[in-house]
Amino acid sequence: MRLGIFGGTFDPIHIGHLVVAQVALEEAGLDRVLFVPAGVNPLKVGRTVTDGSHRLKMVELAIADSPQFGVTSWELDRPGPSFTVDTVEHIREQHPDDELFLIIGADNLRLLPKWKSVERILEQATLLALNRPGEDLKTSCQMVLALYPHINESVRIVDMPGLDISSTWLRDRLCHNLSVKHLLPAEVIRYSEENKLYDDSVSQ
Ligand SMILES: Nc1ncnc2c1ncn2[C@@H]1O[C@H](COP(=O)(O)OP(=O)(O)OP(=O)(O)O)[C@@H](O)[C@H]1O
Ligand SMILES: O=C(O)c1ccc[n+]([C@@H]2O[C@H](COP(=O)([O-])O)[C@@H](O)[C@H]2O)c1
Repeated sequence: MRLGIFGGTFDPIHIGHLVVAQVALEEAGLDRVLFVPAGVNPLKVGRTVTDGSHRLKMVELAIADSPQFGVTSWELDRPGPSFTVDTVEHIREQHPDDELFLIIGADNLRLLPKWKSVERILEQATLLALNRPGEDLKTSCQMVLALYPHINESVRIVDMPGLDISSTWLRDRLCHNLSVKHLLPAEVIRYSEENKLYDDSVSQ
C-alpha cells in the first residue's frame, strides 16, 4: 500500500487541508491518507491551541465521507511535543511493507531543516511538498535537496490550486462572526459553533 501521512495542528481543519490531501492522493497514486493531528508542534511550544479532542473530532467530521482518508490520535495520546520522526517510525513499525509518503505544505518544507532527525524521516518516507500562496516552493525544495543531497529521490513537488487560507485567518473570522461557509466543511462549522471553540480566539 502507498500510504500518505499528513500531520498538522488542524485548528480547525479547513478546505486547504482537504484539497492538499486529495491532490496528494491522486497525484502520487496513494491508496490512503492518514491525518495526524499534532499534540504540540515542537517549533510552536507555548502557543495556545484548541484541545486535541476537539481538533480530532473536527478531522473525523471533515473526512467522514472520504473512504481513503483516515485519522489517528497517536500524537495526541502522547505527552510533549509531537516529533514527526517518532510518528513516521511508529507508522513504519505498524506498516512494514507499505511505501510511506509525508505530505507537507510549502511553509513547513521551508522550516524542515529545523525539524528533529530529518534524515531519519527521509529514510522512511518520500516527501510530497505542496505549494501554498506566499511561499516559494521551488526554492525551499532546492534548499532541502542541497542540505540532504543523498535523499534526492525523497522529495517530490505536487502542484495544487493555490488556496490562500489558513486556520489562523479562519479562527479570526469565526471569532468576529464572519462567514466561513464553504471554507470549512459544514459539519466542522456546526461542531465548532456548538462547542464555542473559536468565540474568543483572536489572540491565538
Ligand atoms: N492553504 C493551504 N495550502 C497548502 N498547504 C496548506 C494550506 N493550509 C495548510 N497547509 C499545510 O497543511 C499542514 C498543516 O497545516 P496547519 O494545520 O498548521 O494549518 P494552517 O492553516 O497553516 O494553520 P495556522 O494558521 O494555525 O498555522 C502544513 O503542512 C501546512 O503547510
Ligand atoms: O518533528 C519536528 O521537529 C517538527 C517540527 C515542526 C513541525 N512538525 C510537524 O509538522 C506538522 C505541521 O505543523 P503545523 O503546526 O504547521 O500544523 C505537524 O505534524 C507538526 O508536528 C514537526
